[in-house]
Amino acid sequence: MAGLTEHPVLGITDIKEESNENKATDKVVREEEGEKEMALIAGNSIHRSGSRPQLDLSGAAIQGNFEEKDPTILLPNQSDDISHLALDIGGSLIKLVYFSRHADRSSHDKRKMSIKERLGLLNGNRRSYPILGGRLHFVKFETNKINECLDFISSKQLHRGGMDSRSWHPEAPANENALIKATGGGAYKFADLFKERLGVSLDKEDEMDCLVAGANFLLKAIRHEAFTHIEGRKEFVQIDHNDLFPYLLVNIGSGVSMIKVDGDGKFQRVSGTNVGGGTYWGLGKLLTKCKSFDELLELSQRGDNRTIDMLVGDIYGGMDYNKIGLSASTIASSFGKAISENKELEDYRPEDISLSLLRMISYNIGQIAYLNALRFGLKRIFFGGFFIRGHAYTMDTISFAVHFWSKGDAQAMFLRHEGFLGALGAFMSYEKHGLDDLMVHQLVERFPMGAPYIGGKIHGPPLGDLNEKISWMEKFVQKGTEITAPVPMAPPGTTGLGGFEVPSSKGHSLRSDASALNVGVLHLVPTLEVFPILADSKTYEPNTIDLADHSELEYWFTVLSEHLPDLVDKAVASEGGTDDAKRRGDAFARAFSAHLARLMEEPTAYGKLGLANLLELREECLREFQFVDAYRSIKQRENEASLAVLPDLLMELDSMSEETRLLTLIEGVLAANIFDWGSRACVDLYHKGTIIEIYRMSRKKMQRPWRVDDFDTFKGRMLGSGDKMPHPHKRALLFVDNSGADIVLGMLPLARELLRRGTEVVLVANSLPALNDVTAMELPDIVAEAAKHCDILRRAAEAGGLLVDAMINIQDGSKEKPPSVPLMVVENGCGSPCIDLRQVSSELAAAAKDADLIILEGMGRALHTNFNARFKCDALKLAMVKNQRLAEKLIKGNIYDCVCRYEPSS
Ligand SMILES: CC(C)(COP(=O)(O)O)[C@@H](O)C(=O)NCCC(=O)O
Ligand SMILES: [Mn+2]
Repeated sequence: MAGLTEHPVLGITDIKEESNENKATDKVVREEEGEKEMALIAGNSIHRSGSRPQLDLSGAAIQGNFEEKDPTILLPNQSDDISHLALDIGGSLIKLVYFSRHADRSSHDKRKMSIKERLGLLNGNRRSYPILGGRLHFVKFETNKINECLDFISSKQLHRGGMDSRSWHPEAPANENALIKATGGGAYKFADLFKERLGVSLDKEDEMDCLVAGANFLLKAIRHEAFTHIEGRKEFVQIDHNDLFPYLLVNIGSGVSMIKVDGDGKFQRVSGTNVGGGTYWGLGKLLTKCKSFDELLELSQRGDNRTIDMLVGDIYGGMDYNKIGLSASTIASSFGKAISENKELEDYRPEDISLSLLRMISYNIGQIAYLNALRFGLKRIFFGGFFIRGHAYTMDTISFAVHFWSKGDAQAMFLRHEGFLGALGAFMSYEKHGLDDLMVHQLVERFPMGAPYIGGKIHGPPLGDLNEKISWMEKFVQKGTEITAPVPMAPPGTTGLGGFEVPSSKGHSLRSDASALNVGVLHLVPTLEVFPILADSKTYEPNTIDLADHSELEYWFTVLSEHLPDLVDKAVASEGGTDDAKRRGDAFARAFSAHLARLMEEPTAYGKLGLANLLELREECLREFQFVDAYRSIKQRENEASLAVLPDLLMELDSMSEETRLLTLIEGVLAANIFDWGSRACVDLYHKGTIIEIYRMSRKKMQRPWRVDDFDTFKGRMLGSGDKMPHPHKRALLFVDNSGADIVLGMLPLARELLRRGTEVVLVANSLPALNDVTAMELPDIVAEAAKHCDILRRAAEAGGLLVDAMINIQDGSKEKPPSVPLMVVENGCGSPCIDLRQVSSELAAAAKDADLIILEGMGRALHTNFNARFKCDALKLAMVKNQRLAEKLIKGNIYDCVCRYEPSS
C-alpha cells in the first residue's frame, strides 16, 4: 500500500473472525458468490420500487412515424397521483408546466417519532395548505402541432387534476369542468378546441403578469437560474434575493417585450420590438426554405455573414473607422452587400443568410434592451423567451451588443428556464399553489435519463416507466445513436471573437432541442432546510474541487467512466443477477454514460457542476433504474465481520489511559475509513485480504503526524490542557460514512467515548443508500447489535429512543446507574456520498440547533465537500484520502494520507 509506513499501533487480541463460522463469509475475494446468494435471499423481502409509482403501460403506443429518431410515446392510461397544469400558448410554441404530487410516503415508525419528539419536531409549524411535496415538469410543443399537446394532456389526465376555478384542492375528485390556467394569445385562439377535445375551459391570465411572476419565482427560488454568456463561456450568477429589483426583463418570443420589474406584481412594459423570434423564423423560412426554427439555427452554425452583410471595411477599403471606434469587421449594414452585388437569392448560401439574420435580430434586441435599461437606470437585463433556446451564438451576440453599447456598464443575463416564464407564471396564478413560499433550499433539480437524449421530445418526463426507459436505451443502441463514453474534451465552445467579428468556431452541430436539455424536473421538498450552524450560509460552497478547471473535469469523468463496469456488476448482483437486473444494469450504464457525455460536451448543461453533483447523479441514475441498494450484501457482510470484533476492541480501549484512548479512537476512525467501495485503489486492495486483515493493516500503518494533523488542539479541547479543565460538549453531530468497519470499529467507538463524557450524540446518516455508505434506516440495528456488548451504548441508545424495536437482553444491574445522555440517529436528507449543507432534512436541522461539535467523516463529506466549510461550533474533519490526485491537490500528500482537521468555533 503506497504511502503508508510500517508502524504497529493496536494489536486487537483474539480476533474472532478466524472462527469457522465467520471464515466462509469474511473473505472479500469470495464476495461475488456470496453476494449472489445473499441477493437471492434478500430479493424476496426487498420492496423494489417503494418510492415510485408503477407505470400503467396498457395501451402504450408510439405516436407518429416509427422510424423517426425520437418518436413520441403516449401512455393513455398512465397518470401520476395528482397533477396540475398551466399553459402558455404562444405563436410558435406551447409551453406546459405541470405539477405531480405523490402521497406522503415518509415513514412514521416508532423510532423516528421518538427522535422527532426529542428534537421538538412533532408540533412544528404545519402549513395551512396541503404540503407541496412533488415535482414540477416542463414540456413544450410546437403550436402548429397542438393536437399532440392535447393528446399529451389527455394521456396524462392533466386536465382532471382536481382544480376548481381558482384554488388548489389536491384531494378533490376528478373534475370534468376544470378550469386550466393559460396565458399567451393561444389561450384565446384555442379556447374552443380545448373545450371540445378535453371538456375544459381555459382560465386566461395576463401575459405580462405571468412573465413577471415566472421570472421572479425562478430568480428567487432556483440557485443557478441566471447566467452570463460571453464568448462561449457560461457563468452562473448568484442573485441576492434582497437586491433583485429593479431589473429589465426582455422576453423574446415571436415579438419582443421589455418590462421594467420593480417587485412582485409591480412592473411596467416599457418597450418592445416587432423584430423578434418570429421575424427570424419567418424571414429565414422565406429566404432559406428551412422547415423549422431549429433547422434554421443549425444552418447559422455554419454560416459566414461577411458574404452578405456590408462591413465597415467594405466601405472604408478594408480599413477601420478609428475615429468613431468601429473596426473594419463591424457590420455597417445587415444584408447591405446584396444591394451592390449582382446576385439572386439562390447565389447566397442559406447558412450565410441565416447567420446574417440571426446577428441582425440579436444585435437589434440587445441594443434596444440596453437603451431601455439606460432610460430607467437599470443595471441588470434578463433575457428570456424561446428565441434564445440555449443557443450559444445568440446569447453571445446579445451579450456583445449590451456590452458594446453600454461600454461594459450593463450586463446581459440569461435564464435556464428561459422559455417557461409565462407558463410558470400562469401556474403561479392558481391560488394557494404554495410556490410563493418555497425557498431555494426546498427545490432539488434532477435530470432524468431522457435529458441527454431526447430533451422535450418524449412528452414530459416519464413517470416511473422503467420498462419504457430501458426500451429507449436499447432502441438507441440498436440505432447506433447512443453516446457510450464521454466525448473528448473540447475547449470551451467559443462562438466567436465577439459579436461584431466573424465567428471563428461556432461549436459543433446544434442539438435539435438544445433548450429543453437544460431543464430538469424540479422536485419540491418542503422539508429541506439550510443547515443552521453554517458560519455563513450565503458564501457557503459545498464543492471543494472546481470542475470549471477542465483538467479536473476530464480526470473525474474518466474515474467515473472506469468505475462503471464494476458498479454495474455490483448493482446487478444486488438484485439477484436476474435477466431483468442485467437489462436494467445495461440501461443504467448507458444512461449514466450519456449524462457524462452530455456534461463533457457542455459542463454547465445542468447548472453549476461540482463533483458532488456528479456523484449524486450516478446514485440518482441507479435509482431511476430501480437499483435500490447496489452494495446491500457487501454492507451486510462487512457489518457482521466488524461487529464480531467490536467487543475486543472496546475492551482494549477501556484498558487505556484517557489520552491514549482518544488518540487510538481517532486513529481508528481514519484507519477504518479505508473501506470505501467508491475508490478504485481501495477496491483493488480488498482482493488482498479479509476485512479484518485490511483493517488491521490500515491501523498498523497509521503514523503521526498525519498529513493534516490538528489532533493536539482537539485533544486540548477534549481533555483540557494545563490548568484548563475540560468541559464536555453538549451535543455532537457525527456525520458517518461507510458501513462495516468504518461505522462499527471507527465512528461508534468514538461516539461511545463522547457519550461516556456526557455529550449527547446524534449519528447523521444518509436517507438513501449511496455506494457502501450506511443509511439512517440501517443504523438502529447496527447500534442494537453493538449495544449487546456495551452498556454505555445500550443505555444511550435506549435514552435516545433507538432501541424501541430491538431485542436486547442484558442483565447488568444498570438500573441503579444515573440516566445516560442520549444516542440518536437522524437522516441527512440525501442519497449521495457527499453532502450539500444548504439542503438537509428538517430532522438534522433541528438536531443541529443545540450542537456544539460537528464531526464530518470520509472523503465525500469532509473532503470533496465541506473541506472549506466553516461552522458556528467546533468542527472536526476526519478522512483518509483514497485517491492520489486528490491527495496531491488538496493536501500536497499521497494516497492513504490522513486528514484530521480541527476548527474550533470562533
Ligand atoms: C466516492 C467517494 C467520495 C467515497 O469516499 P468516502 O466518502 O466513502 O470516504 C470516493 O471513493 C471517491 O472519491 N472515489 C472516486 C475516486 C477514486 O476511485 O479514486
Ligand atoms: Mn462512503
